[in-house]
Amino acid sequence: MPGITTEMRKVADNLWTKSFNHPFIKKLADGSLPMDTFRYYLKQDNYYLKNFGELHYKIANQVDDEQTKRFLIDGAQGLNEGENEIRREFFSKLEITANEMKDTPIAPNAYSYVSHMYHELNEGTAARACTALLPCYWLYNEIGKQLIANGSPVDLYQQFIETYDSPEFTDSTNKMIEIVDNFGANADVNEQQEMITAFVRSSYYELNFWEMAYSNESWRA
Ligand SMILES: Cc1ncc(CN)c(N)n1
Repeated sequence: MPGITTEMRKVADNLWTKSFNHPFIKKLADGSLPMDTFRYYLKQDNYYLKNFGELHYKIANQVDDEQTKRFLIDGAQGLNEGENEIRREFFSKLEITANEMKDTPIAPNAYSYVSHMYHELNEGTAARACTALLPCYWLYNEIGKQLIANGSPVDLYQQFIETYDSPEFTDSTNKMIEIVDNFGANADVNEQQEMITAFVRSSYYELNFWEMAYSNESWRA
């Protein structure tokens, strides 16, 4: 019997298709994405990834299953050695300094996405919080797999694509899908619905993360 993630993926399909076709992704692939737009994305994503890593530890503290706990802790450490390491390289190449970071306000969508993930943990459950993290793995893995066929003519963008198509990232994605399926199998109908909602909301914020960078979103009206 298919797990709850099959249903989640189906319910969020429209949002995912819009992510696949977002101009940020299309232009990343053909190399025409302005580097300033990518820079903006990286700075906001730094805030996102920092909280995403911390959430792994916080959720790990709330789960009993030893394997899930281990995956979440290893995932946070792997994030630091993998994705974050590549980001440090990007920061250095694009001369994004600590001062520039300090002076960069967190944009509305990045703020809302992170707040949503904390909400799912603090006001919800470990199952809902894990589900809120899942699109971060799964959507990027699907994008990486789609884009790797043709790659990007811009080195930095190509490196970005390769990160999310890597065997390590694919393994982590599959493991996270398994974890959420296990949570779903042990949840009652109400909790299952809350999990699906958490997944759809994260998928919405993922789509709007591209838009946020593409439109240079700010708090100004
Ligand atoms: C917003 C966001 N979502 C997902 C990922 C992939 N870990 C990311 N770096 N940033």
